[in-house]
Formats: sequence, C-alpha cells, structure tokens
Amino acid sequence: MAVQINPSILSADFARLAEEAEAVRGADWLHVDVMDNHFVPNLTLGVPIVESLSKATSTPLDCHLMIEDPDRWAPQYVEAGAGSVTFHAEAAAAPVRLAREIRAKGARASMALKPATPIEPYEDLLPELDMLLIMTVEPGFGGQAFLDIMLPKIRRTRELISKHGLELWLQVDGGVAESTIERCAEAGADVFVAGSAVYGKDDPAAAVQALRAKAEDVTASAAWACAH
Ligand SMILES: O=C(CO)[C@H](O)[C@H](O)COP(=O)(O)O
Repeated sequence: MAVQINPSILSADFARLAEEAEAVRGADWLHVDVMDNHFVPNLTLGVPIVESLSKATSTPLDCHLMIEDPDRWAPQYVEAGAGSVTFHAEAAAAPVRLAREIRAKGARASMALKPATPIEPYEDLLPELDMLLIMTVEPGFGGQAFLDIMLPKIRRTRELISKHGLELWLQVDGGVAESTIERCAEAGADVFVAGSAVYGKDDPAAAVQALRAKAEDVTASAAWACAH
C-alpha cells in the first residue's frame, strides 16, 4: 500500500479552513479532529463545519471522532461528506454494528486506540474495518511529543494485519514529524497524520512532500512492506 500523508487541521487556522485545505494540495486526505470536551478535554468542531469543508475542498475528509457516543454521531459525519470516519474503541458501544453502518453509508470505517488500549482484544474485529488508528499521543491536543512506547503496538498490529491477509490501512496520529515518521513506517504504519509538522511550517505543501519522501524511503525496504 502506498504511503499516505494526512495533514491535521487541528493545527490550521480555523477561520480560514478552505484556504488551509488548499495549502496542503497533494495530501491524500485532510484529517479532521472532532473533539467534544467529554471524551477528550478539548472542543473543536462538529457536523456543520465538516459539511461545509467537504464542499469547499476536493481533498477527501478523514474524520477522527474523539467524542462520546460515536454510535449515534458517526453516521452523521458520513452524511456530511466524510470519506473516512474513525471512532474510538473506548467510546463505541457496538463497534461492529457501527463499522458496518459507516460502510453501508458509503464511507471507510476506522477504529482508533488510545495509547493504553491494546490491539489484541480487537483482533477478530479487524476484517470489519478499513483502517486502524494507533494514537501516538494521548488524544486531545496537537503539538505533543511522539510516544516511542507505541512502536511495539504498531508492530504487533502490522503482524496481525499480515497474519489475516487484510487490506487494512494502519494510521498513526500524534507527534508525527520528520524526526519520527521513519520509525512509524519501519514499525508498519502506512497512513500518517501530521498537524504541527505540516501547518507549523512556512510551506505546508512542501512539508507534506518531505514527510512522504521519508516514509517512502523506509517502506521501499521495510520487511513488512516487502512481505505484503
Ligand atoms: O488527534 C490529534 C490530537 O488528539 C491530532 O490529530 C494530532 O495531535 C496532530 O497533531 P500533531 O501532529 O501536532 O501531534
């Protein structure tokens, strides 16, 4: 699977979201962080803004729901135009039913794990998903330091994906930058969310390309990618 770079609009200027989407032309997806100040201690945006943004950009939206009760809300993000919707394993009451509903409505279904949540209890659910997101910071804020201790979980997840022969994308989010992306790629990630490492730069589009080049260098020779 080709490397994908998804800039996180959490680090963008919320008053100029359409222009900020344009500033990362060439990115694979725009990562939209939805926070409700309950599941995480921060508040960002909701369905109406996702609906407007989906009409304002041709880059598909990868919505990461850091909210309680995703079983109720996630389908509304598909209707608002999201191409991929990620709910948290810790918040979903019925993750299989929810993943099937997201897919049935026409979006990619994805599940996220906070740093302290292991992958192993979810092995049997993986065929129900199009992507698995491993948080490499505690969710809630951009600009945090990458948690190296998540690398073994990324490796174990990649092994499970290979073991079951799945076409599942493996996304990492939090502290992904030029200094950390190679370690994530080597461990088995193929979809990379980056907020401050893209929007914190003078040329966000160039930052996307620099991240892509680093990850592609690794995946060209990584054992997991060659075996895939
Ligand atoms: O989900 C998130 C925070 O919960 C953000 O997507 C993530 O933190 C991106 O920001 P940065 O790349 O600056 O760490």
